[in-house]
Amino acid sequence: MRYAHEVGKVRAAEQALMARLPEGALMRRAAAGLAATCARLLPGVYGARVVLLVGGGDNGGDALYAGAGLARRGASVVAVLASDRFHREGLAALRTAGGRVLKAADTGPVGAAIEDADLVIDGLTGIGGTGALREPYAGLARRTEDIDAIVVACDVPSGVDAGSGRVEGAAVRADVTVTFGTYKPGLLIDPGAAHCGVVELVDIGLGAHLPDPDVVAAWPVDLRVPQPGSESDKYRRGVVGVLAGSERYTGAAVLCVGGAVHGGAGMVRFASTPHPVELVRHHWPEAVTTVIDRTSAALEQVGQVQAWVVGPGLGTDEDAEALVEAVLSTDLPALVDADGLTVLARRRDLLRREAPTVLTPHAGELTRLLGNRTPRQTIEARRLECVQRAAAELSATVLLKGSTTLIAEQDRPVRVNPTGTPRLATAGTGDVLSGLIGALLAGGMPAIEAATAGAYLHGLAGRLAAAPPTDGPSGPAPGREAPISAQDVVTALPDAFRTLA
Ligand SMILES: NC(=O)C1=CN([C@@H]2O[C@H](COP(=O)(O)OP(=O)(O)OC[C@H]3O[C@@H](n4cnc5c(N)ncnc54)[C@H](O)[C@@H]3O)[C@@H](O)[C@H]2O)[C@@H](O)CC1
Ligand SMILES: Nc1ncnc2c1ncn2[C@@H]1O[C@H](COP(=O)(O)OP(=O)(O)O)[C@@H](O)[C@H]1O
Ligand SMILES: [K+]
Repeated sequence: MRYAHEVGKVRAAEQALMARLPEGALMRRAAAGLAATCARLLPGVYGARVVLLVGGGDNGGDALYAGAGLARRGASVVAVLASDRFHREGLAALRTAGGRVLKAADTGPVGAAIEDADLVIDGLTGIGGTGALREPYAGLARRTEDIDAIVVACDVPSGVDAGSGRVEGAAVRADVTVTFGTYKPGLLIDPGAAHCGVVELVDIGLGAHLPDPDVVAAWPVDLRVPQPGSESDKYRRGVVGVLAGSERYTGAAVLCVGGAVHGGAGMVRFASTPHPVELVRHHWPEAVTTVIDRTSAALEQVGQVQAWVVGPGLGTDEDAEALVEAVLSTDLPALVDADGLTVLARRRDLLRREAPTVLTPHAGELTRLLGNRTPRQTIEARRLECVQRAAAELSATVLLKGSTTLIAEQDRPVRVNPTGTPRLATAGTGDVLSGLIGALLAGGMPAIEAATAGAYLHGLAGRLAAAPPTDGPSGPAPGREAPISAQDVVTALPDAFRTLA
């Protein structure tokens, strides 16, 4: 399981552990782990050309000690000092082991050393990095782009904000990130996550000093989607009611019902105006459909359900508002998406309810929900902070879509979805997700579990649809993926579910 702690908690745990250890012992543990990974990545350590990019803090100290370890095993190691400050004992250890030292200002020799290197250790900044990298750090980070060497980031790729994953300027793109004690949120959340390559966690003994995690990556073994048994019938498996589509927007309804039909509910009840109902009946004969007039009394015409999905393609007029209000006035779990969220942005009073509420905004919708005080770009850059704030302010389970979907509920660790592909960034895939999560809610899953499992399965279905069949679920090379449609995601859902069996 991958879990992450806020930077302040990592520092507190390090302090508590360091107080019980001899001076410098913790850094040497970290450096030994880093050196061991580098040694494994190299075809041979003896004679290998290794460059250390060394910042002024303890991240640089780790790199220097790791470099000293590799130099003792016969590697040719060059440290590039980015600052007049540096870790003195670390540098002394490197010199004793036969390492050489350059200053960042020696641009010619530094450039040549990086170009010729077999492996570069990025020790510019770790959890102490703040804001965009300044010079000469930024220039050194840029020098690692498009080189032949393996790039190994120490603790965090420099330029990535460890606490949030924010990247404000130049940042190292690592092949491997060796992180210490626990993951940091920025290693799990884009854009930071996309800079990490493969992340290796080195145990430095922090475990006993760490509190509960702040961020947890969804893990397939923990996703307990409802399984039918011999006693199951369609009602006991859960009935999901979908209120979606309008005379103007019909596709959203078809896709949302598609997600619900493949989400494992015993039955999908769909209600809307005549045109979307006709199309849904055509595409999904399994759904039980009702033509409603869009008033608050409409829900009684639909029949019994165990959970509601409201919003995709609904429109944002007064009728749509009446439907959202009617759903949120029930004591059933409810998911609000798309146009439903636009309605909610002007009727946040509707969120005052006891039953579970799941909101599935993308960054633009979340801007509106938060009263237009936080611009879309800020939400995209500070996804973790914004989804946590939204869950607290809106008293709901909030699933923030985009590159690394996050799911937050107040006083719970934020869930990070590890599946998905940028190929999902195509119209209609969000509608599939809301239908899918609605079906899981109707099956009795708690809101945060339904949202987490839904995001995982949806992302996996996207990958399965986009990837060549031989690549399997866990990692097609992005360049080998094909464009997909939202309907392809629906079609791939059964295969995604089968991976959990
Ligand atoms: N505290 C501990 O006991 C341990 C810390 N460890 C290492 O120590 C790191 C944290 O060390 P520090 O707290 O010294 O912080 P860092 O070394 O991560 O960063 C601080 C240094 O980076 C510079 N800096 C920060 N932001 C910058 C920017 N935007 N542009 C240019 N320079 C910038 C600062 O001036 C300072 O010199 C961890 O990430 C980890 O690698 C490990 O050795 C494990 C044990
Ligand atoms: N860059 C990206 N990488 C991965 N997934 C993405 C990316 N951009 C969007 N997605 C996913 O694609 C889906 C798009 O949903 P949404 O924005 O609601 O589209 P629509 O409203 O057209 O259905 C979401 O599941 C979202 O998480
Ligand atoms: K680093």
